[in-house]
Amino acid sequence: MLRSITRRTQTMTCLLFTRILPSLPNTPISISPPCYSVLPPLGFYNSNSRSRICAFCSRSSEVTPQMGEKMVASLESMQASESVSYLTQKQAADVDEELMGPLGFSVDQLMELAGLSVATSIFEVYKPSEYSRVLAICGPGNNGGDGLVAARHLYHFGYKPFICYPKRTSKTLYTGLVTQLESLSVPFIAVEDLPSDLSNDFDILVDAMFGFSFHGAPRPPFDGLIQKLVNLSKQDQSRKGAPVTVSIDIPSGWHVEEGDVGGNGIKPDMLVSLTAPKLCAKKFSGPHHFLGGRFVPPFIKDKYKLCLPPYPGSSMCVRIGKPPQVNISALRENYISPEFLEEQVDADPIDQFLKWFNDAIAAGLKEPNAMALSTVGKDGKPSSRIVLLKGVDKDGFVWFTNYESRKGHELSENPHAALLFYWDGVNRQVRVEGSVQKVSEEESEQYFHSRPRGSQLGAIVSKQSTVIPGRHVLHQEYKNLEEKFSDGSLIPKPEHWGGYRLKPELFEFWQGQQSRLHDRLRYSSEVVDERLVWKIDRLAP
Ligand SMILES: NC(=O)C1=CN([C@@H]2O[C@H](COP(=O)(O)OP(=O)(O)OC[C@H]3O[C@@H](n4cnc5c(N)ncnc54)[C@H](OP(=O)(O)O)[C@@H]3O)[C@@H](O)[C@H]2O)[C@@H](O)CC1
Ligand SMILES: Cc1cc2nc3c(=O)[nH]c(=O)nc-3n(C[C@H](O)[C@H](O)[C@H](O)COP(=O)(O)O)c2cc1C
Ligand SMILES: Cc1ncc(COP(=O)(O)O)c(C=O)c1O
Ligand SMILES: [K+]
Repeated sequence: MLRSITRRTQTMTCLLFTRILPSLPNTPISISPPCYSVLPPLGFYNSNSRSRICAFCSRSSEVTPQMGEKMVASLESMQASESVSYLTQKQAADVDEELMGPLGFSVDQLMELAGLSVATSIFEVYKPSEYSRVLAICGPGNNGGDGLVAARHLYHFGYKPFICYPKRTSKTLYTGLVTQLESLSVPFIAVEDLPSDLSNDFDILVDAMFGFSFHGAPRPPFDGLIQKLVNLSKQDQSRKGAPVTVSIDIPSGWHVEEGDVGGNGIKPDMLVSLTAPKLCAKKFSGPHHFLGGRFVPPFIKDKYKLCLPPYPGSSMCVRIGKPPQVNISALRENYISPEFLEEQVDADPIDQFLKWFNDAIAAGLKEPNAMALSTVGKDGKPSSRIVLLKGVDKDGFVWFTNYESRKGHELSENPHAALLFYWDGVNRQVRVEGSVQKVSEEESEQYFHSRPRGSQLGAIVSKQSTVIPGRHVLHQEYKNLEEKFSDGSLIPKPEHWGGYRLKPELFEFWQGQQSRLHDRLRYSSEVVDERLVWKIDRLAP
């Protein structure tokens, strides 16, 4: 029986998964969802650990499948952030007063959110697997408080924080923050006990000395501490293992509006602006500018005419400023996966496929049924595109399309094709090759009418793969059809729209492993005694 894989809303099954899965260890599992018509809850389970080599600094870091989703949202935010507005020193102080006066916020609340934003921004770029040792240098005011809060969150994110907090205040908010850190056994280091060169003992230096109330020239001991950060930025930053500097709100020592006036100030790698960037942030030229403080009410936005980017999803921070420079040649993943052995695999490749498909579903991957379909027409030139798998069983792999499209023509000339699944986040790829036939009209009819009505109209409108003069023709035709079928009557399936089924002759299951020594198990079909049998071979990676 064809198992139909359709996009539907989440069911109780998802709730069940959400409860069970977080308690599972980080080993692969195989879950058989009772039905494929279940969308997995996003972001709850990563069956394999995986590391990514950072293209900025060549260090490796953990990657989760959820990052892809977040990245899309961040891209939208980045586009919107190009016209972000900046605050003067006075405006920053006024906003502060307004928030904590008529708008009813307490300083504790804002500091907690600010510190959390800083910690999440750091986590976005510098993963604790590579940047574990964090020194937060905290000043006497609220900027210092943000640093203390950030350090606590970083501790819970898996970092090892240290604090240098030379000018403490006796206010209960601050003594509380210190007690919280001490209860986590976070070490406090006196200025005189800090190494003269900070580069060997720490991976991240959080500059939480001064925020928007800074004025004049830094007084001791902060002048010396700032100098230590300046010295660091003069070192060879491309050196492997060199620490990075993250400034909270203002790079300490910089003029709040003019920036690094003498040019001898600190050069942070990351700036986390809070509430809205201050004018000096225009002079920030480091690779990572983030905005934090997701608490600005519309009243403040309107009053100060603030143009702020939207925060993606439930994130506490958003990247702003220019997109980071990426060294393409340094972009690479180091795959770490559990063993994939001949003894463990199913004798039937379809069963093995379903097992891996279920893993991809359980891992919360987006559209695990998206597959590259490669066809070759009579000219012998291959072409590939993504289509959605809509069913799989012993008879083969099914997708739906326009029979008059390029792929349709190529398949009519040469009924052989290859499918490719790539499941990022579980380090797996599956290749399937075989011969292709159209599915029955009945099967196509049935599937066509299961689609959202908009997509049914879309299939009529789109003469797929033909040249059109502009989007407007699609919209006009769509509008006409929408009107025609506004009474809810049956939308007839175009004759040239339907499904294909690939009957597999060859499979390859690939799983990424360290040092590029990946697993590759190939299933090839043979007929023995008039029975189809599958031979399994391991291929060199
Ligand atoms: N809504 C918001 O906006 C939010 C703001 N938040 C955070 O608050 C920050 C602003 O905090 P803030 O006002 O306490 O000032 P901040 O800059 O930390 O330091 C003032 C201290 O530094 C001292 N000092 C000044 N100059 C000096 C010098 N040259 N050399 C030596 N010392 C100097 C000054 O002493 P004074 O000179 O006044 O005697 C005072 O003790 C802001 O940037 C953000 O991080 C978030 O927590 C929440 C949301
Ligand atoms: C995620 C994704 C899923 C897609 N699914 C389908 C599909 O199921 N059927 C389809 O005809 N086109 C699908 N497309 C569009 C195809 O990639 C392609 O643009 C279209 O089929 C025309 O290809 P052709 O000119 O090579 O025939 C999908 C594209 C993406 C990115
Ligand atoms: C052109 C086209 N046809 C068909 C599909 C499959 O869509 P559905 O899941 O609605 O069948 C897609 C999906 O992206 C598509 O782009
Ligand atoms: K700072």
